[in-house]
Amino acid sequence: MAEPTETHEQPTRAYVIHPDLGNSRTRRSPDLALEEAVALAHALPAIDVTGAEVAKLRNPDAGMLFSKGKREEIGQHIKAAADGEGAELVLIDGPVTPVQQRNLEKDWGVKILDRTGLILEIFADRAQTREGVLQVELAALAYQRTRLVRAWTHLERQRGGLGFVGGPGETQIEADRRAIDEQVIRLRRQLERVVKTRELHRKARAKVPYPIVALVGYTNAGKSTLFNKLTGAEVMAKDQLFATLDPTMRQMVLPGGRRVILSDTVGFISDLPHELVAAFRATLEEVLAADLILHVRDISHPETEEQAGDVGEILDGLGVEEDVPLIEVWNKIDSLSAETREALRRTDARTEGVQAISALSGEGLDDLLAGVEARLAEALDEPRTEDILLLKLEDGRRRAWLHGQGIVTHEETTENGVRVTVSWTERQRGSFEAL
Ligand SMILES: Nc1nc2c(ncn2[C@@H]2O[C@H](COP(=O)(O)OP(=O)(O)OP(=O)(O)O)[C@@H](O)[C@H]2O)c(=O)[nH]1
Repeated sequence: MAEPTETHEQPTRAYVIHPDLGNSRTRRSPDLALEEAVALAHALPAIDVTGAEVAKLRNPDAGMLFSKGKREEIGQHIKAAADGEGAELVLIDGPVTPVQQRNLEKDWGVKILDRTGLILEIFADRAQTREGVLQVELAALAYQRTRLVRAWTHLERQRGGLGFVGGPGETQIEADRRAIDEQVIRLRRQLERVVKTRELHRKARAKVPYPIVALVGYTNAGKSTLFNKLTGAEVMAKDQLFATLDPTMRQMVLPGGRRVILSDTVGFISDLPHELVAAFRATLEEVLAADLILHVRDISHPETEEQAGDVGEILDGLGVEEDVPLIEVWNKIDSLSAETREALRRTDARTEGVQAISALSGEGLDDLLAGVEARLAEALDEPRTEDILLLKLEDGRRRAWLHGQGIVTHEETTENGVRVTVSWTERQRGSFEAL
Protein backbone atom coordinates (compact mmCIF):
# COMPACT_ATOMS: atom_id res chain seq x y z
CA MET A 1 0.00 0.00 0.00
CA ALA A 2 1.17 3.52 -0.73
CA GLU A 3 2.74 5.57 2.00
CA PRO A 4 0.84 8.50 3.38
CA THR A 5 2.09 11.57 1.56
CA GLU A 6 0.18 14.50 2.93
CA THR A 7 -2.42 15.26 5.54
CA HIS A 8 -5.86 16.69 4.96
CA GLU A 9 -7.60 18.58 7.68
CA GLN A 10 -10.67 19.49 5.66
CA PRO A 11 -13.46 16.96 5.21
CA THR A 12 -13.76 15.58 1.69
CA ARG A 13 -16.66 16.98 -0.32
CA ALA A 14 -18.56 14.01 -1.66
CA TYR A 15 -21.44 13.69 -4.11
CA VAL A 16 -23.59 10.57 -3.99
CA ILE A 17 -25.27 8.95 -6.99
CA HIS A 18 -27.66 6.03 -6.91
CA PRO A 19 -27.97 4.59 -10.41
CA ASP A 20 -31.58 3.54 -10.96
CA LEU A 21 -31.54 0.62 -13.34
CA GLY A 22 -35.34 0.60 -13.50
CA ASN A 23 -34.97 -3.03 -12.65
CA SER A 24 -38.18 -4.65 -11.48
CA ARG A 25 -36.12 -7.33 -9.76
CA THR A 26 -34.88 -4.89 -7.17
CA ARG A 27 -37.47 -4.48 -4.48
CA ARG A 28 -36.34 -1.10 -3.26
CA SER A 29 -37.49 2.35 -4.01
CA PRO A 30 -34.66 4.36 -5.64
CA ASP A 31 -35.20 7.26 -3.24
CA LEU A 32 -34.76 5.09 -0.15
CA ALA A 33 -31.77 3.40 -1.77
CA LEU A 34 -30.23 6.85 -2.26
CA GLU A 35 -30.97 7.70 1.37
CA GLU A 36 -29.16 4.54 2.46
CA ALA A 37 -26.21 5.35 0.19
CA VAL A 38 -25.94 8.81 1.76
CA ALA A 39 -26.01 7.20 5.21
CA LEU A 40 -23.23 4.88 4.07
CA ALA A 41 -21.20 7.88 2.92
CA HIS A 42 -21.70 9.50 6.32
CA ALA A 43 -20.28 6.36 7.88
CA LEU A 44 -16.89 7.32 6.49
CA PRO A 45 -14.77 9.60 8.61
CA ALA A 46 -14.26 13.16 7.41
CA ILE A 47 -16.87 13.20 4.68
CA ASP A 48 -19.08 16.12 3.83
CA VAL A 49 -21.95 15.04 1.59
CA THR A 50 -22.55 18.02 -0.65
CA GLY A 51 -25.31 16.58 -2.80
CA ALA A 52 -27.02 13.42 -3.93
CA GLU A 53 -29.22 12.25 -6.76
CA VAL A 54 -30.91 9.26 -8.28
CA ALA A 55 -29.62 8.88 -11.84
CA LYS A 56 -31.75 6.89 -14.26
CA LEU A 57 -29.62 4.36 -16.05
CA ARG A 58 -31.49 2.31 -18.63
CA ASN A 59 -28.59 0.97 -20.73
CA PRO A 60 -25.28 1.09 -18.89
CA ASP A 61 -22.47 2.10 -21.23
CA ALA A 62 -19.49 -0.28 -21.18
CA GLY A 63 -16.91 2.50 -21.21
CA MET A 64 -18.62 5.41 -19.51
CA LEU A 65 -21.50 3.90 -17.55
CA PHE A 66 -23.78 6.87 -18.28
CA SER A 67 -24.88 8.26 -21.65
CA LYS A 68 -23.24 11.47 -22.88
CA GLY A 69 -26.22 13.65 -21.98
CA LYS A 70 -26.60 12.16 -18.52
CA ARG A 71 -22.88 12.48 -17.90
CA GLU A 72 -22.92 16.17 -18.72
CA GLU A 73 -25.98 16.72 -16.55
CA ILE A 74 -24.43 14.96 -13.55
CA GLY A 75 -21.11 16.70 -14.23
CA GLN A 76 -22.89 20.06 -13.82
CA HIS A 77 -24.41 18.96 -10.52
CA ILE A 78 -21.05 17.81 -9.20
CA LYS A 79 -19.43 21.14 -10.13
CA ALA A 80 -22.28 23.15 -8.63
CA ALA A 81 -22.20 21.21 -5.35
CA ALA A 82 -21.00 22.84 -2.13
CA ASP A 83 -21.96 26.34 -3.24
CA GLY A 84 -19.94 26.07 -6.39
CA GLU A 85 -16.82 24.62 -4.79
CA GLY A 86 -17.61 21.31 -6.46
CA ALA A 87 -17.29 17.80 -5.04
CA GLU A 88 -13.92 16.03 -4.95
CA LEU A 89 -15.26 12.55 -4.59
CA VAL A 90 -18.22 10.87 -6.25
CA LEU A 91 -19.71 7.81 -4.63
CA ILE A 92 -21.60 5.65 -7.10
CA ASP A 93 -23.95 3.32 -5.29
CA GLY A 94 -23.47 0.31 -7.52
CA PRO A 95 -20.78 -1.62 -9.31
CA VAL A 96 -18.45 0.41 -11.53
CA THR A 97 -15.87 -1.35 -13.70
CA PRO A 98 -12.26 -0.14 -13.55
CA VAL A 99 -12.56 1.23 -17.10
CA GLN A 100 -15.75 3.13 -16.30
CA GLN A 101 -14.16 4.42 -13.14
CA ARG A 102 -11.09 5.74 -14.93
CA ASN A 103 -13.10 7.32 -17.72
CA LEU A 104 -15.59 8.98 -15.40
CA GLU A 105 -12.80 10.26 -13.17
CA LYS A 106 -11.21 11.90 -16.21
CA ASP A 107 -14.53 13.22 -17.48
CA TRP A 108 -15.70 14.72 -14.20
CA GLY A 109 -12.29 15.51 -12.72
CA VAL A 110 -13.06 13.74 -9.44
CA LYS A 111 -12.18 10.56 -7.62
CA ILE A 112 -14.76 7.80 -7.77
CA LEU A 113 -15.60 5.09 -5.30
CA ASP A 114 -18.19 2.43 -5.98
CA ARG A 115 -20.38 0.63 -3.46
CA THR A 116 -17.91 -2.19 -2.77
CA GLY A 117 -15.05 0.25 -2.37
CA LEU A 118 -17.11 2.37 -0.03
CA ILE A 119 -18.19 -0.55 2.17
CA LEU A 120 -14.60 -1.78 2.28
CA GLU A 121 -13.41 1.64 3.43
CA ILE A 122 -16.05 1.68 6.19
CA PHE A 123 -15.14 -1.81 7.28
CA ALA A 124 -11.46 -0.86 7.33
CA ASP A 125 -12.28 2.07 9.54
CA ARG A 126 -14.35 -0.03 11.95
CA ALA A 127 -12.32 -3.23 12.22
CA GLN A 128 -10.85 -3.54 15.67
CA THR A 129 -9.63 -7.04 16.27
CA ARG A 130 -6.59 -8.41 14.52
CA GLU A 131 -8.79 -10.82 12.64
CA GLY A 132 -11.21 -8.14 11.51
CA VAL A 133 -8.34 -6.00 10.23
CA LEU A 134 -6.76 -8.90 8.33
CA GLN A 135 -10.07 -9.90 6.77
CA VAL A 136 -10.76 -6.40 5.52
CA GLU A 137 -7.25 -6.15 4.11
CA LEU A 138 -7.68 -9.43 2.26
CA ALA A 139 -11.04 -8.42 0.83
CA ALA A 140 -9.56 -5.07 -0.18
CA LEU A 141 -6.64 -6.71 -1.94
CA ALA A 142 -8.96 -9.01 -3.87
CA TYR A 143 -10.95 -5.98 -4.95
CA GLN A 144 -7.87 -3.91 -5.67
CA ARG A 145 -6.26 -6.61 -7.78
CA THR A 146 -9.14 -6.49 -10.24
CA ARG A 147 -8.83 -2.76 -10.65
CA LEU A 148 -5.28 -1.60 -10.66
CA VAL A 149 -6.13 1.97 -11.47
CA ARG A 150 -5.72 5.06 -9.38
CA ALA A 151 -8.62 5.67 -7.11
CA TRP A 152 -9.24 7.59 -3.99
CA THR A 153 -6.32 7.81 -1.59
CA HIS A 154 -7.62 10.43 0.74
CA LEU A 155 -8.62 8.08 3.54
CA GLU A 156 -5.30 6.39 3.47
CA ARG A 157 -3.56 9.67 4.11
CA GLN A 158 -5.98 10.34 6.92
CA ARG A 159 -5.60 7.18 8.85
CA GLY A 160 -3.50 4.64 7.01
CA GLY A 161 -6.62 2.96 5.60
CA LEU A 162 -6.96 0.88 2.50
CA GLY A 163 -6.54 3.57 -0.14
CA PHE A 164 -7.40 1.83 -3.38
CA VAL A 165 -4.42 2.95 -5.30
CA GLY A 166 -2.67 0.91 -7.91
CA GLY A 167 0.80 2.36 -7.79
CA PRO A 168 2.24 5.33 -9.61
CA GLY A 169 1.37 4.42 -13.20
CA GLU A 170 0.15 1.91 -15.75
CA THR A 171 3.65 0.47 -16.32
CA GLN A 172 3.65 -0.52 -12.69
CA ILE A 173 0.59 -2.73 -12.97
CA GLU A 174 2.38 -6.04 -13.35
CA ALA A 175 4.69 -5.35 -10.44
CA ASP A 176 1.77 -4.20 -8.37
CA ARG A 177 -0.14 -7.35 -9.14
CA ARG A 178 2.80 -9.47 -8.01
CA ALA A 179 3.17 -7.41 -4.86
CA ILE A 180 -0.51 -7.86 -4.11
CA ASP A 181 -0.29 -11.62 -4.58
CA GLU A 182 2.65 -11.78 -2.20
CA GLN A 183 0.81 -9.70 0.33
CA VAL A 184 -2.27 -11.92 0.03
CA ILE A 185 -0.17 -14.98 0.85
CA ARG A 186 1.35 -13.21 3.83
CA LEU A 187 -2.02 -12.04 5.13
CA ARG A 188 -3.57 -15.48 4.69
CA ARG A 189 -0.82 -16.97 6.82
CA GLN A 190 -1.34 -14.38 9.55
CA LEU A 191 -5.08 -14.86 9.39
CA GLU A 192 -4.72 -18.61 9.75
CA ARG A 193 -2.77 -18.09 12.95
CA VAL A 194 -5.33 -15.65 14.32
CA VAL A 195 -8.22 -17.93 13.43
CA LYS A 196 -6.49 -20.85 15.11
CA THR A 197 -6.10 -18.85 18.29
CA ARG A 198 -9.74 -17.87 18.14
CA GLU A 199 -10.79 -21.47 17.66
CA LEU A 200 -8.88 -22.33 20.77
CA HIS A 201 -10.77 -19.63 22.58
CA ARG A 202 -14.04 -20.91 21.24
CA LYS A 203 -13.23 -24.42 22.37
CA ALA A 204 -12.40 -23.06 25.77
CA ARG A 205 -15.75 -21.36 25.73
CA ALA A 206 -17.53 -24.53 24.68
CA LYS A 207 -16.49 -25.94 28.01
CA VAL A 208 -18.49 -23.21 29.66
CA PRO A 209 -21.95 -24.63 29.50
CA TYR A 210 -23.58 -21.33 28.59
CA PRO A 211 -25.71 -21.12 25.49
CA ILE A 212 -24.87 -18.44 22.95
CA VAL A 213 -27.52 -15.95 21.90
CA ALA A 214 -26.53 -14.03 18.76
CA LEU A 215 -27.94 -10.70 17.70
CA VAL A 216 -28.20 -10.25 13.95
CA GLY A 217 -29.92 -7.61 11.90
CA TYR A 218 -29.80 -5.02 9.22
CA THR A 219 -27.39 -2.20 9.84
CA ASN A 220 -28.83 0.47 12.17
CA ALA A 221 -31.60 -1.86 13.41
CA GLY A 222 -30.52 -1.23 17.00
CA LYS A 223 -28.47 -4.33 17.86
CA SER A 224 -25.81 -2.48 19.83
CA THR A 225 -28.40 -0.45 21.69
CA LEU A 226 -30.18 -3.66 22.71
CA PHE A 227 -26.88 -5.35 23.57
CA ASN A 228 -25.93 -2.45 25.83
CA LYS A 229 -29.31 -2.32 27.46
CA LEU A 230 -29.22 -6.03 28.24
CA THR A 231 -25.62 -6.33 29.35
CA GLY A 232 -24.81 -2.83 30.51
CA ALA A 233 -21.79 -2.91 28.22
CA GLU A 234 -20.34 0.08 26.49
CA VAL A 235 -20.52 -1.07 22.91
CA MET A 236 -20.54 1.86 20.57
CA ALA A 237 -24.17 2.60 19.70
CA LYS A 238 -24.22 5.38 17.24
CA ASP A 239 -26.37 6.56 14.44
CA GLN A 240 -23.54 5.38 12.33
CA LEU A 241 -23.63 2.41 10.01
CA PHE A 242 -21.54 -0.61 10.88
CA ALA A 243 -20.62 0.75 14.28
CA THR A 244 -20.05 -2.87 15.24
CA LEU A 245 -17.77 -4.85 13.01
CA ASP A 246 -16.12 -7.40 15.20
CA PRO A 247 -18.32 -9.65 17.26
CA THR A 248 -18.61 -8.60 20.85
CA MET A 249 -19.55 -11.04 23.53
CA ARG A 250 -20.79 -10.59 27.06
CA GLN A 251 -22.17 -12.89 29.66
CA MET A 252 -25.59 -12.17 31.06
CA VAL A 253 -28.04 -13.79 33.45
CA LEU A 254 -31.65 -14.26 32.38
CA PRO A 255 -34.42 -13.57 34.91
CA GLY A 256 -34.88 -17.30 35.51
CA GLY A 257 -31.21 -17.65 36.42
CA ARG A 258 -29.86 -19.18 33.23
CA ARG A 259 -26.53 -17.73 32.14
CA VAL A 260 -26.05 -17.00 28.46
CA ILE A 261 -23.45 -15.38 26.29
CA LEU A 262 -24.89 -12.57 24.20
CA SER A 263 -23.01 -11.82 21.01
CA ASP A 264 -23.38 -8.68 18.92
CA THR A 265 -22.40 -9.00 15.26
CA VAL A 266 -21.82 -6.88 12.21
CA GLY A 267 -24.88 -5.25 10.68
CA PHE A 268 -26.03 -6.61 7.38
CA ILE A 269 -26.79 -4.53 4.35
CA SER A 270 -28.40 -5.17 0.98
CA ASP A 271 -26.06 -6.02 -1.88
CA LEU A 272 -23.24 -6.77 0.51
CA PRO A 273 -20.48 -7.54 -1.98
CA HIS A 274 -20.06 -11.28 -1.99
CA GLU A 275 -16.30 -11.13 -1.44
CA LEU A 276 -17.10 -9.31 1.77
CA VAL A 277 -19.57 -11.94 2.89
CA ALA A 278 -16.80 -14.47 2.29
CA ALA A 279 -14.27 -12.35 4.15
CA PHE A 280 -16.54 -12.05 7.14
CA ARG A 281 -17.51 -15.67 7.26
CA ALA A 282 -15.21 -16.34 10.14
CA THR A 283 -16.54 -13.40 12.09
CA LEU A 284 -20.09 -14.39 11.39
CA GLU A 285 -19.39 -17.97 12.33
CA GLU A 286 -20.31 -16.91 15.82
CA VAL A 287 -23.84 -16.79 14.47
CA LEU A 288 -23.54 -20.36 13.22
CA ALA A 289 -22.49 -21.50 16.65
CA ALA A 290 -25.44 -19.79 18.29
CA ASP A 291 -28.13 -21.65 20.20
CA LEU A 292 -30.61 -18.90 19.56
CA ILE A 293 -30.66 -16.07 17.05
CA LEU A 294 -32.32 -12.77 17.78
CA HIS A 295 -33.10 -11.07 14.49
CA VAL A 296 -33.36 -7.40 15.41
CA ARG A 297 -35.50 -5.38 13.00
CA ASP A 298 -36.14 -1.65 12.76
CA ILE A 299 -39.88 -2.03 12.50
CA SER A 300 -40.31 1.72 11.99
CA HIS A 301 -38.27 1.71 8.78
CA PRO A 302 -40.36 2.02 5.60
CA GLU A 303 -38.50 -0.92 4.03
CA THR A 304 -38.39 -3.13 7.09
CA GLU A 305 -39.72 -6.11 5.09
CA GLU A 306 -37.05 -5.77 2.41
CA GLN A 307 -34.36 -5.47 5.07
CA ALA A 308 -35.64 -8.59 6.79
CA GLY A 309 -35.52 -10.39 3.43
CA ASP A 310 -31.89 -9.37 2.93
CA VAL A 311 -30.92 -10.57 6.39
CA GLY A 312 -32.67 -13.88 5.73
CA GLU A 313 -30.73 -14.32 2.48
CA ILE A 314 -27.39 -13.61 4.14
CA LEU A 315 -28.14 -16.05 6.94
CA ASP A 316 -29.04 -18.71 4.36
CA GLY A 317 -25.85 -17.92 2.47
CA LEU A 318 -23.83 -18.40 5.64
CA GLY A 319 -25.38 -21.81 6.04
CA VAL A 320 -27.34 -21.05 9.19
CA GLU A 321 -29.44 -24.11 9.65
CA GLU A 322 -33.16 -23.82 9.76
CA ASP A 323 -33.26 -25.58 13.07
CA VAL A 324 -31.41 -22.84 14.93
CA PRO A 325 -34.30 -21.23 16.79
CA LEU A 326 -34.89 -17.60 15.90
CA ILE A 327 -36.86 -14.83 17.53
CA GLU A 328 -37.80 -11.78 15.51
CA VAL A 329 -37.31 -8.69 17.62
CA TRP A 330 -39.34 -5.78 16.31
CA ASN A 331 -37.38 -2.82 17.60
CA LYS A 332 -38.08 0.91 17.72
CA ILE A 333 -41.80 0.56 18.47
CA ASP A 334 -41.48 3.91 20.25
CA SER A 335 -41.20 5.60 16.85
CA LEU A 336 -44.40 4.05 15.51
CA SER A 337 -47.62 6.00 15.33
CA ALA A 338 -50.33 5.09 17.83
CA GLU A 339 -52.41 3.45 15.09
CA THR A 340 -49.56 1.29 13.84
CA ARG A 341 -48.78 0.18 17.36
CA GLU A 342 -52.40 -0.69 17.91
CA ALA A 343 -52.48 -2.69 14.67
CA LEU A 344 -49.34 -4.46 15.77
CA ARG A 345 -50.96 -5.44 19.03
CA ARG A 346 -54.09 -6.67 17.24
CA THR A 347 -52.17 -9.03 14.96
CA ASP A 348 -51.05 -10.64 18.21
CA ALA A 349 -47.64 -11.03 16.73
CA ARG A 350 -46.29 -12.55 19.86
CA THR A 351 -47.79 -15.93 19.14
CA GLU A 352 -45.65 -16.17 16.01
CA GLY A 353 -42.27 -15.89 17.68
CA VAL A 354 -42.13 -12.11 17.48
CA GLN A 355 -41.30 -9.73 20.32
CA ALA A 356 -42.02 -6.03 19.93
CA ILE A 357 -39.65 -3.81 21.90
CA SER A 358 -37.96 -0.47 22.18
CA ALA A 359 -34.30 -0.96 22.97
CA LEU A 360 -34.13 2.75 23.69
CA SER A 361 -36.93 3.03 26.26
CA GLY A 362 -36.69 -0.54 27.51
CA GLU A 363 -40.32 -1.28 26.68
CA GLY A 364 -41.01 -4.97 26.04
CA LEU A 365 -37.61 -6.15 27.28
CA ASP A 366 -39.02 -8.23 30.12
CA ASP A 367 -41.23 -10.14 27.70
CA LEU A 368 -38.32 -10.52 25.32
CA LEU A 369 -36.12 -12.06 28.01
CA ALA A 370 -38.91 -14.40 29.08
CA GLY A 371 -39.27 -15.40 25.43
CA VAL A 372 -35.53 -16.01 25.14
CA GLU A 373 -35.60 -18.17 28.24
CA ALA A 374 -38.52 -20.22 26.97
CA ARG A 375 -37.04 -20.78 23.52
CA LEU A 376 -33.68 -21.77 24.97
CA ALA A 377 -35.29 -24.21 27.33
CA GLU A 378 -37.17 -25.71 24.41
CA ALA A 379 -34.10 -25.86 22.21
CA LEU A 380 -31.64 -27.09 24.78
CA ASP A 381 -33.77 -29.47 26.72
CA GLU A 382 -34.58 -31.65 23.73
CA PRO A 383 -33.86 -33.88 21.99
CA ARG A 384 -31.45 -35.98 24.00
CA THR A 385 -29.84 -39.28 23.27
CA GLU A 386 -28.46 -41.78 25.71
CA ASP A 387 -24.86 -42.98 25.41
CA ILE A 388 -22.50 -45.08 27.48
CA LEU A 389 -18.94 -43.76 27.70
CA LEU A 390 -15.94 -45.60 29.02
CA LEU A 391 -13.52 -43.15 30.63
CA LYS A 392 -10.08 -43.91 31.98
CA LEU A 393 -9.86 -43.60 35.74
CA GLU A 394 -7.35 -40.78 35.49
CA ASP A 395 -9.58 -38.84 33.07
CA GLY A 396 -11.04 -36.77 35.88
CA ARG A 397 -11.32 -33.62 33.79
CA ARG A 398 -13.77 -34.97 31.23
CA ARG A 399 -15.73 -36.78 33.91
CA ALA A 400 -16.04 -33.59 35.91
CA TRP A 401 -17.24 -31.80 32.79
CA LEU A 402 -20.02 -34.37 32.29
CA HIS A 403 -21.10 -34.00 35.89
CA GLY A 404 -20.94 -30.23 35.60
CA GLN A 405 -23.43 -30.44 32.74
CA GLY A 406 -25.80 -32.46 34.90
CA ILE A 407 -26.25 -35.10 32.23
CA VAL A 408 -24.87 -38.21 33.95
CA THR A 409 -27.66 -40.70 34.67
CA HIS A 410 -25.55 -43.61 35.86
CA GLU A 411 -21.93 -44.34 36.69
CA GLU A 412 -20.01 -47.43 37.71
CA THR A 413 -16.35 -48.16 38.19
CA THR A 414 -15.04 -51.22 36.37
CA GLU A 415 -11.60 -52.77 35.92
CA ASN A 416 -11.07 -50.79 32.71
CA GLY A 417 -12.21 -47.43 33.97
CA VAL A 418 -15.46 -45.65 34.64
CA ARG A 419 -18.64 -46.51 32.70
CA VAL A 420 -20.66 -43.32 32.49
CA THR A 421 -24.19 -43.27 31.13
CA VAL A 422 -25.16 -39.86 29.85
CA SER A 423 -28.28 -38.36 28.36
CA TRP A 424 -27.19 -35.40 26.28
CA THR A 425 -27.93 -33.07 23.41
CA GLU A 426 -25.98 -33.01 20.14
CA ARG A 427 -24.34 -29.78 21.22
CA GLN A 428 -23.17 -31.25 24.49
CA ARG A 429 -21.82 -34.27 22.66
CA GLY A 430 -19.91 -31.90 20.32
CA SER A 431 -18.49 -29.90 23.21
CA PHE A 432 -17.43 -33.09 24.96
CA GLU A 433 -15.66 -34.33 21.85
CA ALA A 434 -13.86 -31.00 21.56
CA LEU A 435 -12.48 -31.29 25.07
N1 LIG B 1 -36.32 5.42 18.35
C1 LIG B 1 -35.52 4.40 18.60
N2 LIG B 1 -34.26 4.43 18.16
C2 LIG B 1 -33.45 3.38 18.43
C3 LIG B 1 -33.92 2.24 19.14
N3 LIG B 1 -32.89 1.35 19.24
C4 LIG B 1 -31.86 1.92 18.60
N4 LIG B 1 -32.17 3.14 18.13
C5 LIG B 1 -31.29 4.07 17.38
O1 LIG B 1 -30.94 3.52 16.14
C6 LIG B 1 -29.60 3.88 15.79
C7 LIG B 1 -28.77 2.65 15.50
O2 LIG B 1 -28.63 1.87 16.66
P1 LIG B 1 -27.44 0.81 16.85
O3 LIG B 1 -27.71 0.11 18.12
O4 LIG B 1 -26.12 1.47 16.67
O5 LIG B 1 -27.71 -0.13 15.59
P2 LIG B 1 -26.91 -1.45 15.11
O6 LIG B 1 -27.95 -2.38 14.62
O7 LIG B 1 -25.99 -1.93 16.17
O8 LIG B 1 -26.10 -0.82 13.89
P3 LIG B 1 -24.82 -1.42 13.09
O9 LIG B 1 -23.64 -1.26 13.97
O10 LIG B 1 -24.81 -0.53 11.88
O11 LIG B 1 -25.11 -2.82 12.73
C8 LIG B 1 -29.08 4.70 16.97
O12 LIG B 1 -29.23 6.06 16.66
C9 LIG B 1 -29.99 4.29 18.10
O13 LIG B 1 -30.10 5.28 19.08
C10 LIG B 1 -35.28 2.26 19.62
O14 LIG B 1 -35.79 1.34 20.26
N5 LIG B 1 -36.01 3.35 19.30
